Amino acid sequence: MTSSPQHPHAPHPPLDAPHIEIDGLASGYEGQRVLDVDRLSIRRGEFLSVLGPSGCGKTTLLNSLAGFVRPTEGRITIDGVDLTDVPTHRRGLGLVFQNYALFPHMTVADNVAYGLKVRRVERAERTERVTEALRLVGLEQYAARRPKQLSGGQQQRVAVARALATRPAVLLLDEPLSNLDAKLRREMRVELRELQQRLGITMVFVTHDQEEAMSLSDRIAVMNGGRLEQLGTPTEIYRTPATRFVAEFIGAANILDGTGAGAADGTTTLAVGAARLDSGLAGVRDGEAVTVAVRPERVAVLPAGGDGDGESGNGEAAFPGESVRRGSGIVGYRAFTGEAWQTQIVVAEGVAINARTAEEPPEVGASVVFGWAASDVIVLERAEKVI
Ligand SMILES: Nc1ncnc2c1ncn2[C@@H]1O[C@H](COP(=O)(O)OP(=O)(O)OP(=O)(O)O)[C@@H](O)[C@H]1O
Repeated sequence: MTSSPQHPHAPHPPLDAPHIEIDGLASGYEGQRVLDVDRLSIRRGEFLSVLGPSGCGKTTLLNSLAGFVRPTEGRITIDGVDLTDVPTHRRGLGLVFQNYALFPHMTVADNVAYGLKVRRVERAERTERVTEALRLVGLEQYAARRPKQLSGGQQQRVAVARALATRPAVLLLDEPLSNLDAKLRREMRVELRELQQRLGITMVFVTHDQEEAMSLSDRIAVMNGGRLEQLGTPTEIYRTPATRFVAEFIGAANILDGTGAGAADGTTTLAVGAARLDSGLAGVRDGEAVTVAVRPERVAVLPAGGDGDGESGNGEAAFPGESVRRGSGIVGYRAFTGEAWQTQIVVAEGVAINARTAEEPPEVGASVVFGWAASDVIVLERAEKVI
């Protein structure tokens, strides 16, 4: 009753076919529920990252898939086969964990062969598969070395080769790059992604690093407090975060909790603390509570004055593109980070807007106007408030 493992050189299967399905899954430890996932369908050949802060249940989800943790409710299927009573080694999975240590006394080849020996794959086939797996990760010439004679990145590739040698249909990876330095991590990301695409293998990749998830994934499952907060492509998650948590966890965001306070030029003025901002939203009723987010890189900053408020009309600086003036303030802080300028604009006491711009902003203390396009406004919550 196992799903048939996929050969590494099999042609790419259709991307949208469901491969792994999770339904009403609850898992926990010692009677305490730490995971509660209603539904998660992972497509065949997909690179899915499971992303969330420490303790949100990522590893528990992966361990439930692997069979190390037995769910208390719900079910997981691979290719329609219910895994409830299928032991780990029959699930057609490859596993690569952060601390999935290699055996130090064995050669690289023996490490890669280990899982095959356990599965009683006969010698000739074993040799062929080890060579193939080492070739896939570019380490054929290191077969006779011992792990300590390899760099951290090479050791991690051996761990990947060991997992691939069993020709799994699904590869589960739990923070596999977190022991590597930043440069190596970036290189390994590219390698992993290429390998995954070449083999057409389904990968479930656990990370707490949003940049890693964004750069690797077909889709990201964002988790919070044991629940699935949002499932979507990197662009969907970034551009249309479903919740405040997702907006704050993925990238930076100006989150404005406001209430409708009149309208001008078709867009609603929001009272945000002591500040009044032209929100860019239409039709918010007076007193209606709304929470919106605007990404700092969508905020344009111009010096106030000259033409009055930075809008064109007399040949002076105008907001770029579709941006229009939303409010004014004083530069409270600015810093050059190498790629961009970060500017904090103090709008009123306790209310600030953060901008990230390529152009140098005015000095600290200067009066500025800021703007964004109506399409840059992300509505996170909008509830009628009785007035
Ligand atoms: N073996 C265990 N026994 C009891 N509680 C556990 C066990 N493993 C994890 N937990 C708890 O379950 C919750 C989820 O843990 P899990 O390891 O799945 O989170 P995570 O998102 O992978 O975190 P991290 O990024 O820190 O690895 C946490 O509150 C954790 O303390």
